[in-house]
Amino acid sequence: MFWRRGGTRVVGGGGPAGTVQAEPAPALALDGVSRAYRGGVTALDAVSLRVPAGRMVAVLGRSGSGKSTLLQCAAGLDRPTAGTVRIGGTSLTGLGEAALTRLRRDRVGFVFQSLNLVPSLSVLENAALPLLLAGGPGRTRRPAGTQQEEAGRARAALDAVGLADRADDRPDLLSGGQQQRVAVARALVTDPDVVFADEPTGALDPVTAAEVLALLRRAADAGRTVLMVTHDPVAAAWADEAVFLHGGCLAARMGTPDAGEVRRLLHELGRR
Ligand SMILES: Nc1ncnc2c1ncn2[C@@H]1O[C@H](COP(=O)(O)OP(=O)(O)OP(=O)(O)O)[C@@H](O)[C@H]1O
Repeated sequence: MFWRRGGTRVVGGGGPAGTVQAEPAPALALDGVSRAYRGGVTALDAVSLRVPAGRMVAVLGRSGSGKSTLLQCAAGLDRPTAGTVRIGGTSLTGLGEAALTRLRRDRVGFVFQSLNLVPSLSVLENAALPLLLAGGPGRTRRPAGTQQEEAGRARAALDAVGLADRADDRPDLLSGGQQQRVAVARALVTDPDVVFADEPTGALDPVTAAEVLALLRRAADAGRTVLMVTHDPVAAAWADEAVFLHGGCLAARMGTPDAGEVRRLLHELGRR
């Protein structure tokens, strides 16, 4: 069910002789992104980061280093005060609120630390929520075929996280880890380009956390881009790359992160 969007952009002259194969546009690109607040706090300071499709990147740093601000700006939930963010080649800078909402809904998935499933809806309805919201307010009478298709996609997403048999349950009957797996299914149901995860395992025990991380890893292996904020060096080791923030700046990058190395670098940054 997973597939890659985008591809190779062709630039240059018309015929084969003048055609130049460019690098594929990164699924997520931040260029000189800053976020300053009134009162003089610079939460993010000229951060540039390019993440190709199919890559999982962990964002680490001490408390207050700007991790959540980075994720919020990258996901179009907050507007940078300088710099540009592009998702799948689309710049978020010039987009109005409606277009930004559409882009978030169609091309981005979210997993947060707090599970925020809707308790009055079934597990299946929770997984289908982004599809139900896609029609906007007033979309109360959808054709039966559409409803069936949406339910089918939500079931497939639940199946992918191993919870198809819990589709009709209310979320509060599920364990914390199972609820987080529903949140992952919900994030993937629209087949997004980029999945943003903010401390997705922060409330989970190590075994359950590993189950959720394996799902995010699988999503990346299937071509999605995953940007995950975490405090946990073990969680970071599931990523292809770890990036470290310090005082709002990109302080270090580590390919194929190892939990011990990540811990050591975090310790070193903490002493600066
Ligand atoms: N709305 C705001 N107004 C003013 N300052 C803010 C605001 N939001 C965040 N900050 C400041 O920006 C800096 C970065 O905050 P941010 O939440 O991004 O850090 P973080 O690395 O995610 O921290 P944590 O690990 O504790 O969640 C902090 O100094 C914080 O106090």
